Amino acid sequence: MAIYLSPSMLSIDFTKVGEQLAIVEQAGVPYIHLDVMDGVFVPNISFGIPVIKGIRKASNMVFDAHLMIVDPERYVEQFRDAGADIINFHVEATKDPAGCIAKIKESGAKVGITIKPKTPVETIKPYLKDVDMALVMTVEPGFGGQKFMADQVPKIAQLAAWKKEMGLSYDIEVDGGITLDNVREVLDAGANVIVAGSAVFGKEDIAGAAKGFMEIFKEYEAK
Ligand SMILES: O=C(CO)[C@@H](O)[C@H](O)COP(=O)(O)O
Repeated sequence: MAIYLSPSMLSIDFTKVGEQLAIVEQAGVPYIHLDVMDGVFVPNISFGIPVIKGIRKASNMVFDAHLMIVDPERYVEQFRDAGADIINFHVEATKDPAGCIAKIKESGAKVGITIKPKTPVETIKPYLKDVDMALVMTVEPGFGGQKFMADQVPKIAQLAAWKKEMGLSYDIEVDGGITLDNVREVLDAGANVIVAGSAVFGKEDIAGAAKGFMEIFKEYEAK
């Protein structure tokens, strides 16, 4: 199974966005994770549609948008038009997850459904047949650089088991506190899209850090 690195732009140096995006893209990183925060769903505000539209011109990476906003269905078309290839929404953020999935599909983007640490994984089971990705948060969403919550790993294993049982093919993405030291734990459980913010953009050698993850992925892909 192919495994993808999705560095989180939350940890990028915003005085050097174009430069640092080019560094990861040239290192062969396939995705960029775009953490959109509204100050309501999470206690932080990051960036939104105009920033994504701007960087779209500077990058051919897959834009993996993670909407940490309430009622995400309101903005699906704008994020798609800005250049999002994957739109992840939080199941906790909408009264109508099925409607939100339909809207994202209609926009032509891939659909991701996301759960916070306190949300049981069973909450998203009814929607798995309709999504391209399930995203497990391994920190409370809102900030980069937090400590990995190892107690969330069984959710990844459960999603991997359901995927097999139901004959589905959704990606399993993991986000929060991932480092070179703990990434094997989530890969062993069945994750195949790995978000890393401070462990990539927070490092002096950004390309080297990204390559460090991708070397580990190669081991798993060869298994
Ligand atoms: O969505 C979030 C935080 O809400 C994440 O994408 C983090 O920004 C990842 O950063 P690290 O934990 O890897 O530093």
